[in-house]
Amino acid sequence: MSSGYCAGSVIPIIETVVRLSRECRSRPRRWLEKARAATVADWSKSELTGGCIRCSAGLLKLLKELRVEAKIVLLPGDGIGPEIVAVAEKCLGAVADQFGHQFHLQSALIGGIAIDQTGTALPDETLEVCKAADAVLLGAVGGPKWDDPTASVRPEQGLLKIRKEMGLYANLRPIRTYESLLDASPLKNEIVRGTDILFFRELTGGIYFGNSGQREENGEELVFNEMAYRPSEIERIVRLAGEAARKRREKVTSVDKANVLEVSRLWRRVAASVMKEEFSDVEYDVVLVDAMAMHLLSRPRDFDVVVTGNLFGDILTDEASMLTGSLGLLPSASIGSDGPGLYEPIHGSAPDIAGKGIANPLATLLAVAMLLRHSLALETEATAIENAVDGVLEAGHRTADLARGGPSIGTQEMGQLVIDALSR
Ligand SMILES: NC(=O)C1=CN([C@@H]2O[C@H](COP(=O)(O)OP(=O)(O)OC[C@H]3O[C@@H](n4cnc5c(N)ncnc54)[C@H](O)[C@@H]3O)[C@@H](O)[C@H]2O)C=CC1
Ligand SMILES: CC(C)CC(=O)C(=O)O
Ligand SMILES: [Mg+2]
Repeated sequence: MSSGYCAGSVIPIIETVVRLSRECRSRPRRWLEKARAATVADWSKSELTGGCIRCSAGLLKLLKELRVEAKIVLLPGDGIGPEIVAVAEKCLGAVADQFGHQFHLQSALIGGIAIDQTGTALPDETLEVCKAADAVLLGAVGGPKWDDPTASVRPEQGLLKIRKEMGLYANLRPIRTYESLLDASPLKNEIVRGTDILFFRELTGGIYFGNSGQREENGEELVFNEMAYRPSEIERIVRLAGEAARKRREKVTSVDKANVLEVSRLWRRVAASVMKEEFSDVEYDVVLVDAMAMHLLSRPRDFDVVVTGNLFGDILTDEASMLTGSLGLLPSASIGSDGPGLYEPIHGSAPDIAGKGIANPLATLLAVAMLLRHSLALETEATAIENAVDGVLEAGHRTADLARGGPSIGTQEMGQLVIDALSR
């Protein structure tokens, strides 16, 4: 880095790098990347004034070209999981080759396959390697083989546990329609065109994590699941939603069921307070979840950032997938305050098409793009994947879920087209 550059330019960079390397001691593989992002940002804010223009420009270029070394854990899981993660693995390899990065990929067990091999849906070893990684990519878990309602262990428990144990409280689910796919949606073009919503689904609280149990009452079995939230759990996700809205169209919609549920009244009170006190510049409204299910299909363009609880977010985003044309198109990022993020398509293991080689791999490839952007700060690489997906769809290639009975291609073929488009 030093040769040919004057000290005035080099010193601020070295200082930034050293400071960040100290701050990031717990995550040694990330510090250089953080240093790069911070220094580039500092520079663009003209905070580093010591360097001459030639050296500053040269060093900035150098920093942008730094190679990244990262450890990524792959959790293929069940059903179509292994098929779509195989495509993602190939794509990560292509990105590494093209941009000169080194991604150390390691696979681990989760879900039904983990139950079969170890008796538990999330082996300790899996959790350990995931916590030690820079990022995690998941396929999907579950399937009829493990669906016995009396079973004591279920694949889905593995997913809930990894989210909780890794502190991944925010699930970002972008819903964006593609001009080339408007006809794939069962809704009218004029309704879905231009939809661009970012859901923030709370991921480690609510009814999926509340107390549950059963008892006998009046001679009859009674089973319950409790939906509970603490103010702190609501505050942090609403804060993330507010911050995201500032970088988008500056609007947050909070979705609840406050006309019926006590827990939703807490949600509404806390969300309103965070928005008023910290984001008074951002437009804010609230919608009841049942009405939201309808508004999403009648006026989706009116929404920018939507923040909601675990259960409502799960259901509304599967519904919203129909705006884009297929569940097979939607990626997600699960993030916490610190540590690695977990990236996955929003769909499940699709047992009805598993093993047929026809699953749409685009949601998973777009999840790879989110991984590169959010966990590795590789914006250019993330955008390259998103542009490649756009290009392949614009060229008319369709997997069966998007083909509406017309000609279609398989999982691997679709994946390869995206990978080929990356280098163009
Ligand atoms: N994150 C996860 O691992 C999730 C797991 N599940 C589990 O998945 C299993 C199946 O659940 P379902 O209710 O059937 O939901 P699902 O999301 O697996 O499938 C719903 C429908 O969408 C289709 N589909 C889903 N992904 C697709 C893709 N990439 N390409 C083409 N078509 C696709 C399926 O073929 C099916 O017709 C269950 O065991 C469930 O618990 C469900 C949701 C999330
Ligand atoms: C535990 C999962 C199966 C819940 C779900 O459907 C999801 O996260 O999308
Ligand atoms: Mg779901």
